[in-house]
Amino acid sequence: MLQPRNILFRLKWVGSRSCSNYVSRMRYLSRMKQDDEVCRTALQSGNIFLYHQLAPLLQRTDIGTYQFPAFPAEDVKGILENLGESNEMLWETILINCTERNKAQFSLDVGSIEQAAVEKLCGGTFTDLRKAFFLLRGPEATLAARGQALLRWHQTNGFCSSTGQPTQRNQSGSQRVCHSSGITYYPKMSPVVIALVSDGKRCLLGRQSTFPRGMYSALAGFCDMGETMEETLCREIAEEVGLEVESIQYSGSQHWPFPQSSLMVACHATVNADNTRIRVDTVELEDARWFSLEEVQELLKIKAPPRNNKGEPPVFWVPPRYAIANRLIQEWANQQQLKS
Ligand SMILES: NC(=O)C1=CN([C@@H]2O[C@H](COP(=O)(O)OP(=O)(O)OC[C@H]3O[C@@H](n4cnc5c(N)ncnc54)[C@H](OP(=O)(O)O)[C@@H]3O)[C@@H](O)[C@H]2O)C=CC1
Ligand SMILES: [Mg+2]
Repeated sequence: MLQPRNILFRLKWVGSRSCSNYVSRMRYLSRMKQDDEVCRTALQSGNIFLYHQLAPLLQRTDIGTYQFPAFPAEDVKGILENLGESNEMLWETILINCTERNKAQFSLDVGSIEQAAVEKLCGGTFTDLRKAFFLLRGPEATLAARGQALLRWHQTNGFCSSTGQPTQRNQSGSQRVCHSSGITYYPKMSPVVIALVSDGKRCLLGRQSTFPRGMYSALAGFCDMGETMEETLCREIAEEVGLEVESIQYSGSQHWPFPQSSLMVACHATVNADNTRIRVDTVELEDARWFSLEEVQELLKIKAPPRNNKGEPPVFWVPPRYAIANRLIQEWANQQQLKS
């Protein structure tokens, strides 16, 4: 297999660092992770995002938009008391971030309490995260995903895989320890590479049989143990569509909470224009095809999943804006337009 000739890393976005207290904020977060007492103190005046069986609580605003509300810890205490629950539940919160004013932010799953009762008291609705991604603006969606991912990790890592004994979390929830074996477990995510393949004029999109009807996306795959990101990309493209990648350009990355936590590393990849015959691995993909700039521009106009009635030919569409696949496709279209 050809090795990529041109691996260009273009760092376009390195997090929101507009605020001058970025360093102090990061150090405060780090202290809260390391020191249970610091975290407990922060919790008293912190803000809490609520979840019910991993579904975040959303509120509809007066103008019909949606928000992911943070409740002061004191208010959550009041809500728990009102519902006859113990305040002890507050210690189950997981640290997820802190605001620019150094207010700690936590997530809490109240899944053991009746859902409707909490919704009534909080004036909101627990909403499936996929749907929430459509309803929230970017930063709120990211926070909702991070909170859910951490809660899920704690809910599924209660026991040591070596001894079978229960693991104990620290106050922030940044780790769990098995005191019997001494093993420390950290929240885990799987690295995934997602690539938009181009032959210089067209881009390649594929679909798995499990995708919603008509949806095509960039190709993605999990990294195998010991692989570099570039090796994963070349292997996945070879496996799924039988093409050899010649060059790779880094675009960006995204935490992806579905179905478990992944770190999506997004790249543009180029194949030789003289060797573009697609041979789809039908175990992995239902279909893959080349799309012209004009076709891609039409796909990008569709902002929400279209009505795709069975029996009628499907309307093609691409993942929505919150997915990094959309950004890759948008970037490719912009670049092609500049070229033409
Ligand atoms: N944010 C975005 O824009 C997009 C995100 N994605 C995400 O990318 C991820 C990877 O894409 P996909 O094409 O499915 O990946 P792959 O092409 O690697 O195929 C998935 C298969 O890989 C195997 N596998 C290997 N390692 C893992 C692991 N750590 N976790 C789960 N399965 C693993 C499983 O096979 P087996 O079950 O046989 O063991 C699984 O069914 C998916 O989670 C998908 O949701 C995809 C497209 C767009
Ligand atoms: Mg794949």
